[in-house]
Amino acid sequence: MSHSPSLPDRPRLELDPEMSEAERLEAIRQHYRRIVHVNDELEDRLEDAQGRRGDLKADVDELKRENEVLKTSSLYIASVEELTEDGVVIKQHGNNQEVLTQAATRLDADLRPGDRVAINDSFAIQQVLDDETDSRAQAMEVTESPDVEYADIGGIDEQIREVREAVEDPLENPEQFEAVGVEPPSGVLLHGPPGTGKTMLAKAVANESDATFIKMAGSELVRKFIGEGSRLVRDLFELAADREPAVIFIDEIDAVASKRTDSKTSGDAEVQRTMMQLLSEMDGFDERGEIRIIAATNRFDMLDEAILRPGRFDRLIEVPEPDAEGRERILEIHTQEMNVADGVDVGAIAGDLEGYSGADIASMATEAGMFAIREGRTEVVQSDFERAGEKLQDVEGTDEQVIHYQY
Ligand SMILES: Nc1ncnc2c1ncn2[C@@H]1O[C@H](COP(=O)(O)OP(=O)(O)OP(=O)(O)O)[C@@H](O)[C@H]1O
Repeated sequence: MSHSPSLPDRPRLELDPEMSEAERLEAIRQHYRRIVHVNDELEDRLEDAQGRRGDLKADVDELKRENEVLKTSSLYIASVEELTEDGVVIKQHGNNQEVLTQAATRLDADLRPGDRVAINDSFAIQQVLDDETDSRAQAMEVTESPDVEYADIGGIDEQIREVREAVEDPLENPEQFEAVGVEPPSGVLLHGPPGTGKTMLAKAVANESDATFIKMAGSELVRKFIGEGSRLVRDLFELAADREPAVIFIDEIDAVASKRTDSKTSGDAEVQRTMMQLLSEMDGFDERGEIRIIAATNRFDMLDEAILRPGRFDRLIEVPEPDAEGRERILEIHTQEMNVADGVDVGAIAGDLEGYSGADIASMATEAGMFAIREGRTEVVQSDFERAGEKLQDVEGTDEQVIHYQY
């Protein structure tokens, strides 16, 4: 091992055979003192070196931090609009200014329209932003196994049967569809008034077919920056492919798929782009494996026909307001866990609730419980339900939005 020249020499013990016992002892003592001295000196140096190492490390850390700041502080965010032969068209966030620019060569192959990118002062693309670094993931609700079962849904047995056939069967028995030689429906569209159980139905079918439930609200798709809607759609399908078997549920699909009389405004063009992306994802759906897609709307009349073509949302299922029998079943479901007094006539209560949705009935059951609590009772009686029904009717009568209880 070679030592740095500045290090002290290793002391040597030299004993002469001619030496007397006392001389040898003295020589050894001296040697020992020299060793101790060299040792002390080396320890001092080690301490110095460690001190310097600490200082240098602090310098390095400082430089790293500065480097990070330099790398990131001057970058702006933009979205990739288009890849052309002449370069990349980007649109800056904030001022929406469009610029034709270039990307660092290493990024060339990775860029896709809709990507969020970081650009420098001269608009050159420096970085493609990570999925995790933005709000996209937050726009989706992902549940491994939603806690809704078919038995929790009342009054729409026929709709449950149809959804099972279109979603659950192809997920569970793809071979059967292959053997018979038919394609399962591409997408299922649930339409009907608010609060009738469309979301529940989508959750239940995901749960009962052991599929991941991925929900995206249509309104989320249109609220984002330019280019983000179509990117979100792509992410949605990518996520589903990672998590298959999966059920994609797009609520309020009308937000991205409405007929438009005038699509010249830029907002509309953006919504249109998002819808086109959705359609193209659905068109390439056959190869996607175990993913089913369900959408829901309260505004069926508003939908653009393009999304209803074969191969897209080609299984339409109407989820209507419940009839008397349905309302009775829904009321039974929502009072199952409640301490309801003997003799309460659920059928008669449900009979009076003409025009109530499942969500209204759920709210009413909770409200009836609140009446009992207010009066210090532990049992819910017939009149509690009647008063709750009247109260809800009053609220609806004022044309105000019905307040649904969250529980
Ligand atoms: N058919 C039903 N059976 C039992 N409960 C129901 C039914 N329909 C609605 N509910 C109750 O109302 C709540 C809201 O229902 P859900 O979200 O499924 O309605 P939706 O049709 O998706 O409404 P929206 O169109 O407003 O999104 C449910 O959590 C449930 O408590």
